[in-house]
Amino acid sequence: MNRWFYSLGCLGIIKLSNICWVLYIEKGVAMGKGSVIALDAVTKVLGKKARIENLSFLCEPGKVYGLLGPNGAGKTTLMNLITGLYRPTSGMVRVLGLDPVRDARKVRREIGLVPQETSLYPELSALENLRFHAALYLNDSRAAARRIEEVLELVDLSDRAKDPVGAYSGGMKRRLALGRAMLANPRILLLDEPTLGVDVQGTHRIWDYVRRFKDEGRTVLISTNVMAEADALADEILLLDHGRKVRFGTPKTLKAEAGTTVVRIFPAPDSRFDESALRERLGDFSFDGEVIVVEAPGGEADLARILGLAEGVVRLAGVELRRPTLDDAFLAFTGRSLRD
Ligand SMILES: Nc1ncnc2c1ncn2[C@@H]1O[C@H](COP(=O)(O)OP(=O)(O)OP(=O)(O)O)[C@@H](O)[C@H]1O
Repeated sequence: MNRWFYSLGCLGIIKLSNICWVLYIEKGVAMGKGSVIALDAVTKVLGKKARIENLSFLCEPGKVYGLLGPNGAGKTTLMNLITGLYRPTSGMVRVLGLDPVRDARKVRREIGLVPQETSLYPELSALENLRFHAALYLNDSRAAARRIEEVLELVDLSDRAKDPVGAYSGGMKRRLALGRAMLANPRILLLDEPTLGVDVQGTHRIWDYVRRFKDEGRTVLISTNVMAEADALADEILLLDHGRKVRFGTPKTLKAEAGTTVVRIFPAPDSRFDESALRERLGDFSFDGEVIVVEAPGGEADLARILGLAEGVVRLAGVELRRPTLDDAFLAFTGRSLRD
C-alpha cells in the first residue's frame, strides 16, 4: 500500500514539474512574440550588487529606444544581457524570441553593436578594419567585398577608406564602428553612447543614420546620458537609475509627467509692481523676487495672452517660454539631476 502511495506521489511530482516546464516555455515564447527584445523581471548581480534589478520592458521593430541614466545606472550591463554576454541572475531575456545566452550565435548575427570603446585597429585602414571583421562574419568573400563598399558609402567614409584609422577624428571612428556594426545587415542595433566625444556636426550625422536605420524597420537601442540625444531620437525612453526602471514612455509623456510649460517673466530690475493687481489679472503665479512664473499649458498659444495681461502692471525686462525637459523628468522622478 505504502509503495502504491509512493508511486502515486512520484507521478504527481513528475506531472507537476512537466506542467511548470510547459508554462515556463510558453511564457518564454509569449514574451518573444511580436517583440524584438523582451525582458521579464530581469535581475543581474555583479560584485554582490544588483546592477539591473527586476527590469521588464519590450522593444518593437522600427523604433528607437533611449536608455537614459547617469553613469553607473546599468545601461552597459543591460546591453550585455541583450547580447548574451551576461546571463541574467534571475528573470528572462529574449531577442527575436531566442535566449541570447543559449542561442548566442543566432542572436549575435541579428545584433550590430557599437560599444563605448570602438575597438578599431588604428594602424589599419577603414577598409582593412572592415575586411578583418567581415572575414569573421561573412562567408562569401565577393558578397563581403560588396557589403563593405555599401557600408563605407552608408557612413560617408568611401573617400577616406584607405587612410589609417589612427588619423581619423572621433566622429569618423564612431561612424566606422557604426558601419562595422551594419556589415551583417542586423535587425537590431545597440549603440552604447554613440556620440560620446563627437562634435556637434558629427553628432547630427550619426543621428541621421539612426533615423535611417529606424525607417528601414530596424530596432535601435541607444544608451546615453545626453538628454538632447534621447529627446531627438527616441520613440520610447527607459529611464534607469541604480539598475532600476524609473519610467518607460515617450519623451512627450515623460516630460508632461514632469511638469507643465511655464512662462517666465523678468520684471525690469529697478521696477516694482503690484502683486495683488497682477494676481487679479493672471490668477495663480509664483514670484521669487526675480522672476514671475505662470503656468502655460497651451505653450505659445498662452504666451501672448499672459503677456497682454501682465503688461500695464509689470515693466518687462524679458520673457521666456519654458517647456519641461527630460532632465526635469529625471529630477522629478529621482530627486536628482542627470548631470549630478
Ligand atoms: N563586472 C562587474 N563587477 C562589479 N560591478 C560592475 C561590473 N560591471 C559593472 N559594474 C558596476 O555596475 C554598475 C553599472 O555599470 P554600467 O557600466 O552598466 O553602467 P552605465 O549606466 O553603462 O554607466 P556608464 O555610462 O558609466 O558606462 C556600476 O556601478 C559599475 O561599477
